[in-house]
Amino acid sequence: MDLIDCSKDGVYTKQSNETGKVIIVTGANTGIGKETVRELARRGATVYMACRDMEKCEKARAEIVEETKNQMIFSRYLDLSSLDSIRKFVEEFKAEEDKLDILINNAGVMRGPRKLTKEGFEMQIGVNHMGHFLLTNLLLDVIKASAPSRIVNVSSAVHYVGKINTKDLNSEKSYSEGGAYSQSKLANILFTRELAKRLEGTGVTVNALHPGAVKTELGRNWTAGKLFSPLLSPFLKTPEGGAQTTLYAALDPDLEKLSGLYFSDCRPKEMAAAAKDDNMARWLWAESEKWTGFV
Ligand SMILES: NC(=O)C1=CN([C@@H]2O[C@H](COP(=O)(O)OP(=O)(O)OC[C@H]3O[C@@H](n4cnc5c(N)ncnc54)[C@H](OP(=O)(O)O)[C@@H]3O)[C@@H](O)[C@H]2O)C=CC1
Ligand SMILES: CC1=C(/C=C/C(C)=C/C=C/C(C)=C/C=O)C(C)(C)CCC1
Repeated sequence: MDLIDCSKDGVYTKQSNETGKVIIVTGANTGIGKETVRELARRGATVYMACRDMEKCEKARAEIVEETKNQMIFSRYLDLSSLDSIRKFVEEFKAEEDKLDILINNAGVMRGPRKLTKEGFEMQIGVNHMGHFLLTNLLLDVIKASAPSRIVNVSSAVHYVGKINTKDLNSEKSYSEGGAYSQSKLANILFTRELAKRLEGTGVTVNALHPGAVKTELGRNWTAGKLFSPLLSPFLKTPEGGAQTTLYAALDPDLEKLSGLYFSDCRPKEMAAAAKDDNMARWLWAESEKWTGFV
């Protein structure tokens, strides 16, 4: 395996032509998602940008098409805080395409006062985990039919401090904005590992990653983050730098058969012990089926 280091300003350097590949990126209108789409567009892929704000999505799409001259970039409505919206997105996608080579579950929300999704899920576990759980499962038939294919889950290093609160997954008894975020990012990896097991032998891989600490809009609801942002800023990656580990997970030929792993700075990295808890992964899967109605 050729080792790439994309810490600091390093980039995923392996060149490739992705013409003909169909890729979905969630949360594609800004930040890491937008830069991921930009590079995939440069490499010729057909990319569906899944966004909840169509004005921002269309603006980002137009900019990327203008820059890359790739016309196969599409903006589509997806609100991960609504199960109906997820089902509708998948229905419409399947009417347009009969294959999906790469699904990139990138969208995310961080911190802020407790808010609820349409179905009453706490927003961070709801969007970051439950929404992507349903989206992925609804798309699995086309992903399997497109094997070799990949699923990439954008998690975070905060999963190292994350705990799954089995007694109060929805933060109803007590809510901590940081705790709910790190719980959702640990959930991303538990989901990755359980799904990897279920996909053994199908030719579909699923991996999770930490993009680095990146200067994006993610901190918009984070009061302390905003306060200290001038101090933090020099240590943060650019959104382009933040997209590199996602590109590595999505494209690197060396990863063709590797599944259930966690990456950081374009390399495999040891995940937290809590992320390797198989019983918890099964519990979370069963709970997610109940919450989303997907069995
Ligand atoms: N930035 C960082 O330092 C780190 C980021 N991450 C992870 O990286 C991923 C990308 O975040 P980043 O680019 O930094 O953050 P941004 O806030 O810049 O982008 C997040 C994207 O998710 C979208 N989104 C939020 N809620 C929903 C929803 N209900 N339905 C559909 N899309 C939604 C946003 O849309 P809109 O613009 O409309 O709000 C936006 O496009 C996240 O999963 C995050 O947890 C992990 C570790 C560190
Ligand atoms: C620089 C900067 C910000 C900081 C964002 C940061 C520091 C985000 C870090 C997120 C992490 C580490 C997430 C982990 O999962 C703000 C607040 C948006 C305001 C504008 C400038």
